[in-house]
Amino acid sequence: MGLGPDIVEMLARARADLRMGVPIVVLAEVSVLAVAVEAMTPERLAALRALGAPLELALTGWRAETMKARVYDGDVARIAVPEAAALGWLQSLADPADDLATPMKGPLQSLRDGDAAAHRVAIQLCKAARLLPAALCAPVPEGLKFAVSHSLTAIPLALAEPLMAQSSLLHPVVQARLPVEASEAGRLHVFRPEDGGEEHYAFEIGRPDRSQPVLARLHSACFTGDVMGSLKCDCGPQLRGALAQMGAEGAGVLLYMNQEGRGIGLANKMRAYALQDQGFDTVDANHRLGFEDDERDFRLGSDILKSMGFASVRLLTNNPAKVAMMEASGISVTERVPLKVGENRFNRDYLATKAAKSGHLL
Ligand SMILES: Nc1nc2c(ncn2[C@@H]2O[C@H](COP(=O)(O)OP(=O)(O)OP(=O)(O)O)[C@@H](O)[C@H]2O)c(=O)[nH]1
Ligand SMILES: [Zn+2]
Repeated sequence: MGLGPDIVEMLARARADLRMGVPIVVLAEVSVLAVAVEAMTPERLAALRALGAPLELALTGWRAETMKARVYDGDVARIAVPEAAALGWLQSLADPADDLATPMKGPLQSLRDGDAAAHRVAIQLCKAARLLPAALCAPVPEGLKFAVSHSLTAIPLALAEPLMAQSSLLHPVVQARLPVEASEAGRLHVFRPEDGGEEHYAFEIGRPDRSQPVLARLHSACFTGDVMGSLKCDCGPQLRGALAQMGAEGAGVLLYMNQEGRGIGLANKMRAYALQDQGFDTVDANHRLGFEDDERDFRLGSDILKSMGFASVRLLTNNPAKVAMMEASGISVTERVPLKVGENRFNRDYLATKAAKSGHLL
């Protein structure tokens, strides 16, 4: 590796840029300048306009369908941005907060010609930056020259595309003894991804025999449930229930994955909660925001288990997708151990929706 950043490091920079509202350039046959709508300022919009190129708003298929716009590029739509459009118009297309109050944002003209691959990468990077998946884009001739002259991060499309579908490699950083209420024989292991993303944790209880299936839980971060004691989900009781069972058996491993809000981040999860207060269920709220119903990468969990020396698990979950993904990524699931705790009048509909729409077992 040379002194400069490689493509994985460039992608980490691009995510940071997007969060700051700084444009990036995706280098392709027609290179595309992209800026996250959520982080864009009026000054940046004015600077983009001054380029004189036609502006396009890249949205996911889910969000575009919600807005009744045509989707010509599979999972991505490119909406023509009228010359007089203000930042508020772009924001209202990106963010569904006021959809019900102002349902008519169109007519929206979806673009059909040309390639949407660069726009797709821009949207994926917005998601990875935990922003709303919406990018304002403009074609730029001589993309690399343009990027260099404006000190912008330039991402070659052909190098970025294959990485978007891969999980990052994780490396163990440190582990230390951590006695907890559920067990005095706890150890916390910290894992750091190579791509500059979130760290994930493994909490090991006792000294589980690596040659036997270990009692395991693949838990996704839920600040509201795990920390605040939210009654809107079952995460807190599941977390404590799993630890208690491992403590009682004297062995187990709880993977704590920092994939808040099924991988959309806390800010977007709160947007989803605001939509749920308007009457949408947990799945429809994700779609209306432009996300898949579940954006998590469960492979990271099996990678951690493998690196700790585990090959098979008794998995504490009600989610068959977790079982399937473990198996597909090389960890054998000898038993699914149900984890049904914490139902209350606030989360009853949420749990019923997960059973009806996401395949969770009741
Ligand atoms: N987007 C979104 N995420 C939510 C909502 N409610 C809870 N979550 C997140 O959903 C995830 C739940 O994670 P888990 O409990 O590990 O997974 P699960 O798919 O429910 O499966 P099991 O609990 O193993 O049965 C956490 O990341 C929560 O932050 C919601 O309404 N919208
Ligand atoms: Zn939760």
